Amino acid sequence: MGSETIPMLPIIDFTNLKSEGNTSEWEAVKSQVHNALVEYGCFEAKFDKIPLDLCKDIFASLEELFDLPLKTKVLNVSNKPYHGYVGQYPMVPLYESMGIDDANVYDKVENMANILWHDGNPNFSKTIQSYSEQVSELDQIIRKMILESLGVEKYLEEHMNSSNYLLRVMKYKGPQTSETKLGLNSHTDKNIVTILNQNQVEGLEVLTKDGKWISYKPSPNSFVAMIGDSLHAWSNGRLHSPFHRVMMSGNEARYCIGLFSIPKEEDSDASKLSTHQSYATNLKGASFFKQKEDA
Ligand SMILES: O=C(O)CCC(=O)C(=O)O
Ligand SMILES: [Fe+2]
Repeated sequence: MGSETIPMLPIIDFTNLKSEGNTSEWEAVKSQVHNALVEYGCFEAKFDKIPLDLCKDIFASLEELFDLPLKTKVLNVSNKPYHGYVGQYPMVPLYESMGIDDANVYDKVENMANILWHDGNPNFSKTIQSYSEQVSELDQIIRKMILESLGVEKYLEEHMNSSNYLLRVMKYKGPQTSETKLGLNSHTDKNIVTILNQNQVEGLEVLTKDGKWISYKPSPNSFVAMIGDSLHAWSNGRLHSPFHRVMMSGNEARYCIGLFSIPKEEDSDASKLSTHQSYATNLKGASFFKQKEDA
């Protein structure tokens, strides 16, 4: 009788990366990134550049935001589907989320805070903006490594200048049962790269190419970096864009924060649909986008 190995996401350590380009450390990490993205489309990044206080503050800010009354949260509207408030869907009753466009720019976050709180909320705005700015550094390191490993680094500047950041914050209520309940449908992301960070409550699962669900175990200084369909297409399919979902059990709420790099073309239909079209369709229940069998 053989013991079955539990599949895990590759873990890549960015904590010792002091300089960019041409060092043996950079090259070693770059090759791990490339291999992980070809095989899994996703990896766990160890990244310790976010100060501990900011890590605590960000989850306190998320709680403060989701504790607002529903009639206030729905004021966060956007002309792009799923960039505003999303929630109260019968298919995923545990889930709600809020989008903040250009969250690395203070004024943009402040505009949103002014809508949700009478006198604004400078603490909230500062926390969201500085978190987004610091995590965008990890996104930029990863995207530089990707372009270098595909041999197209000459397009790096153009590539970076043609993307924006959307921050989405998410809350999944605990289902108050030991039975596992769906938190978020299986989907692929539509954007370029997604960087997720979460509290201690597990739930994220990523599908491997051979059809096994990997459960992600969160730990301090850990982020999940994931390829979206835009980069999958841009790399001519070399980089995998994995299906993933959230499964919840127990009493505790799961808070998660995702920084999504998205293509810039502001007015094109593609950009309007770019980020969350797949589970948008799922949430509406109209059709199940490339649904995977639940394992
Ligand atoms: O909550 C998570 O960990 C995943 C969220 C997600 O997949 C998304 O927002 O696209
Ligand atoms: Fe996703």
